[in-house]
Parts: sequence; C-alpha cells; structure tokens
Amino acid sequence: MNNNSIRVAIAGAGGRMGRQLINAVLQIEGVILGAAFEHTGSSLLGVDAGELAGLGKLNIRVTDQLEQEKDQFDVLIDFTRPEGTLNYLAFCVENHKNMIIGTTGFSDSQKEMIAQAAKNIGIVFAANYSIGVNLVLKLLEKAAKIMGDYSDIEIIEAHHRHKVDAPSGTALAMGESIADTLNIKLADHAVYCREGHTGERPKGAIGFATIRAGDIVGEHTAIFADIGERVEISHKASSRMTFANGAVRAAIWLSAQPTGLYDMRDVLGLNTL
Ligand SMILES: NC(=O)C1=CN([C@@H]2O[C@H](COP(=O)(O)OP(=O)(O)OC[C@H]3O[C@@H](n4cnc5c(N)ncnc54)[C@H](OP(=O)(O)O)[C@@H]3O)[C@@H](O)[C@H]2O)C=CC1
Ligand SMILES: O=C(O)C1=N[C@H](C(=O)O)C[C@H](O)C1
Repeated sequence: MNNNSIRVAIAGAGGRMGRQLINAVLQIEGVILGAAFEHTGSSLLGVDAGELAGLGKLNIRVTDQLEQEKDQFDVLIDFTRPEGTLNYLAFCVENHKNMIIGTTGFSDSQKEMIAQAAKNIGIVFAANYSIGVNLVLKLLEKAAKIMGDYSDIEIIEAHHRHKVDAPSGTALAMGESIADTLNIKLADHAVYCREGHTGERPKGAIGFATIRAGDIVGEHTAIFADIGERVEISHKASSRMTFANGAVRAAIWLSAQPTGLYDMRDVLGLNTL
C-alpha cells in the first residue's frame, strides 16, 4: 500500500460478488478497501468486512451510512440490484465519486439514468467483467459479419439457481454486439421465449434460452447455425474471482480517465481493435 492507492468502497459487500470483491481489493496492488456497504436492514451491518470475506479482521465495518464514509473512498464498486445501484449512483454523482457498475437487470430508462450520470462522473458499466467474455463480444462481431446475414442465431446462457434476472446481462450484451454489427435493433429481432405451436423459426430472429440450475457460475454460448454446419462461440466462468479481478482492474483504469461512460472493452483496449 502507498499514498497513491485508490480507495475502493464495495456496495453489496455481503453478496456473492461483494465478498469476492473484498478479496480482490486486498490482493491487487494499487487499491485499498475504504468502505463496505450493505442496505439498511441488512443483518450484516456492523460485521467486519474482512471477516465477511473470510480474511480476518480489517477494522472496516459494513455500514449503510454513506454520508459518514464519503471521505474514505474514491470509487464505488456496485454489484447489487438495479434499485440499489441507482441509490448509490445518486450518492456518487452528488459526491463526485467514480463508479464501477456490475449489476444487471436494468430497464432501458434505468440505463439512461446511468448514461446521464456519466456526464458528471466516470462510470464503467459492464454486464461482465471477465476478460474472456469481453473477448467473446469482439469475436461475435467477426462471426456476425461473416455468417450473421444468413445463419440462425441463438444465445444460450446458464447460471446458478439464485440468479434473479433473465436473460443474463451478458447474453443481452452478446445479442447487442451481434445486432450492432448487423445494423439492426436487438429489440426488433429478439425472441425471448417459445412455447406451444410456435410456427417455423422467423428469418432474422435472435433467440435466447435460459438455464437456471445449482451453482453454475456463468456460461454463455452463441450459435450461428446454417444447413450442414454451425459455429458455436462459448465462454464458461468457473470462479467469480474472474469478475471481481476485472472490476478492480476497471476501477484502477477509470481513475486515469476523464468523466464519461465506459465498458469493460474500453478498459481492456478492445474497442479500438
Ligand atoms: N458484471 C459482472 O461481471 C457480474 C455481474 N453480476 C451481477 O451482480 C449482481 C449481484 O450478484 P450477486 O453478488 O450474485 O448477488 P447477491 O444477491 O449475492 O448480492 C447482492 C448484494 O446486494 C444486496 N442488495 C440487494 N438489494 C439491494 C438494494 N436494493 N440496495 C442495496 N443492496 C442490495 C444484497 O443484500 P441481501 O442479500 O440482504 O439482499 C447482497 O448483499 C447481479 O445483478 C448479477 O447479475 C454478478 C456477477 C458478475
Ligand atoms: O448473476 C450472476 O451470477 C452473473 N451475472 C452476470 C450476467 O447477468 O451476465 C454476469 C455473470 O454471468 C454472472
């Protein structure tokens, strides 16, 4: 640790990702843990953040008192729920704190609120902070350019039983990456469910299928299928540390950027390839 370390606050500190993020902040050079937040009413308020993550005492207690902690951090990493994210967002705008948003499941109007906030603070907003998924988003552009006009495109995702939003943010980002490349609107082509007598597959549809089971960390496959052959591009996460490490890397990167809205492809330099 040195005086130039970036001080990170973690929102949703007691969640599956929150605990991994505490670990990642302690392991990665150039960052220190400044604060750990949970929502009002959480049974974890007052618990030591280090103990929460199984790392021993850090003397940083989980709190819902953002105002009291505002001088303790430079950037807030949020993996919570959309309504929680928007509360933290309002606080960050008011107090000029950068934000890394990992939460998924936002409506279009909520996404617009994030875009508006990024006129005042730096925000990295990504449905997936793993390097591999962001590489896949780029590979999908290539596949869509070559096969997108004539093949049947399907996106399949699988996650653990506790996940509350579907399709996953990553599956939607994959759909967006393909739709942008094909110069179409995902909303006009997406098929999110099929049941009963569906009729034949409409040409140009982008289909989504969702699996929720056990402890699957996160798996995504895009299929480009024609008669006689198909291409599948897949990513499988086996540890949440891949997301946590990516989010902390994004926090470090963001500290050197001007105000604005970025995604993980910006952090990794993939948007200029
Ligand atoms: N971008 C990426 O790379 C990744 C994104 N995610 C996304 O991150 C989010 C969190 O995932 P995960 O950690 O598995 O979920 P968890 O449910 O394990 O954790 C969410 C945390 O946020 C808290 N929380 C719930 N509601 C609110 C609220 N309104 N305000 C503030 N805090 C709240 C929860 O508290 P309590 O338990 O008391 O409800 C919990 O501590 C999801 O949207 C998920 O899709 C997940 C992994 C990777
Ligand atoms: O909820 C999760 O667990 C995950 N959510 C993200 C998503 O919705 O894409 C990313 C990752 O797949 C894990």
